[in-house]
Amino acid sequence: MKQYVEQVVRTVEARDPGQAEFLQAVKEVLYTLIPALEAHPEFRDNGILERLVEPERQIMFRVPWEDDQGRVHVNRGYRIEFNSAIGPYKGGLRFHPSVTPSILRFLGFEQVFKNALTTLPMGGGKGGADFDPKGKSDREVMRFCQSFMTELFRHIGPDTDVPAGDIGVGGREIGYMFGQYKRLTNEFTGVLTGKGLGWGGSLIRPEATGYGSVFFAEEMLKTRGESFAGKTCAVSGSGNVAQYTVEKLHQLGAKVVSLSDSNGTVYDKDGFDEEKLDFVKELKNRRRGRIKEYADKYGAEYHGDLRPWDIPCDCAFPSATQNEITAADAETLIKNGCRLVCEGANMPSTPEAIDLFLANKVLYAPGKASNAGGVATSGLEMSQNSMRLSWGRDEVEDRLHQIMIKIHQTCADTAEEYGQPGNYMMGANISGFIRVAKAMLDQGLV
Ligand SMILES: NC(=O)C1=CN([C@@H]2O[C@H](COP(=O)(O)OP(=O)(O)OC[C@H]3O[C@@H](n4cnc5c(N)ncnc54)[C@H](OP(=O)(O)O)[C@@H]3O)[C@@H](O)[C@H]2O)C=CC1
Ligand SMILES: O=C(O)CCC(=O)C(=O)O
Repeated sequence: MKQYVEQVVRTVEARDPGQAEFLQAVKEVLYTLIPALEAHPEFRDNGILERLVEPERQIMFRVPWEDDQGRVHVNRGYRIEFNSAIGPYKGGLRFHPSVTPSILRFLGFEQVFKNALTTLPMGGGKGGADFDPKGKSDREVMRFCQSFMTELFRHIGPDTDVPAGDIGVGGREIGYMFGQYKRLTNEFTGVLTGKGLGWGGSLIRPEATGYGSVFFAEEMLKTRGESFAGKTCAVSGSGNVAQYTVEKLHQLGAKVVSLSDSNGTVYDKDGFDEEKLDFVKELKNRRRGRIKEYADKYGAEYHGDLRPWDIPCDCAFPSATQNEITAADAETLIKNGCRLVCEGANMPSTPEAIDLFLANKVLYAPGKASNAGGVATSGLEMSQNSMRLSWGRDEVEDRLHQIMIKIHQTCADTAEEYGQPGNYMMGANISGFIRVAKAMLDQGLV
């Protein structure tokens, strides 16, 4: 079976040369599936892997827009509709200058398994543009979003493909895109998630990825008879996922000592409390400033060259971007006594870092399991939109919590069943894969 997997990996390498992130994600998943493929030879016989690594559809388009000075700019927009075996394509949109087909294909590929783990009926997709919202006025962002949606609208729909936010796409951008979709189609539908609460959004969706990640980590700690009370945690990023990771960790009695952005890291030895976190939310979500301002206001340390992983911690929550924990970072974390790494971001640990975590018995949660709370709550937003009603805050948070407990249990049980207890990466990959593969088999050669 290893040879079969190697052959599929070689096909991807040959077909998509230079797509390093996509290849990294494919290898990480495929090699852990070998025991499941041995138990289910029908998957190989029906070319499931060959079909899984090829997106069902990829859309690439021009996004022209005008800045406040009347100058014309052209960005490139994408939507990768990866797999619809278990539901409409579902996954976020990323606006960041680093966006390439490789990045979006790795994200779309991961999303397929993540969405399967939620047990909700959602296929996987991802999209975005190489547009940089930083430093742009609200009007410029609005014109960009309207232009982006002017092409994207014909490819999406509440039963076809339901995008949401990701890096650089939050409530503001979803609002502008939703407005343009409505204008073009004359329909008010749940075509996007992460909508504003006053117009179809779900309570707890903004909090969901961060809260969900902490709920997953809490379950991992319980397997060792531990809780967050008194634990020191390092968090990277300072956007949506990071903010609500800090909020839930603080509620559960942990001390969070770091946040970061692409310019540097803040180290607050006293920890972030509610008031400090409110400042971060205002700074990042409204004023769209740099995290350094936090250090200036609260007298915390700020270092352009320090990484959150250099700070001694019990638990680490990478919540910024892919490949932000290298092998050297993993070594530092382990040396400093870190016993849990829970990925809020997608693929933040390099393969070498993951190997080190597993070899050193660090509790390691792969993003596709631990950050699935965001898309799961998007699924709950879709349900509420279909039913034309809104659930209360406690109801949505409780559903999210239950989903995360279940994902944890599924990953743990599957890892044990396939002979590697405690290997959540293997458990997540196999259980997500089996759900998708079975649906693909049922639906014939499509
Ligand atoms: N939002 C969601 O619901 C979900 C998000 N995720 C994943 O979580 C991660 C964070 O997303 P989210 O919080 O929504 O995004 P945001 O745009 O809200 O925040 C991203 C944060 O990460 C930092 N960052 C981004 N790119 C880099 C980089 N190349 N190097 C260093 N720092 C960087 C940003 O800093 P700066 O401002 O300087 O760019 C910012 O602090 C991503 O990996 C995303 O795919 C996963 C599941 C769901
Ligand atoms: O809420 C969603 O649809 C997608 C969230 C997302 O982009 C992710 O899980 O990486």
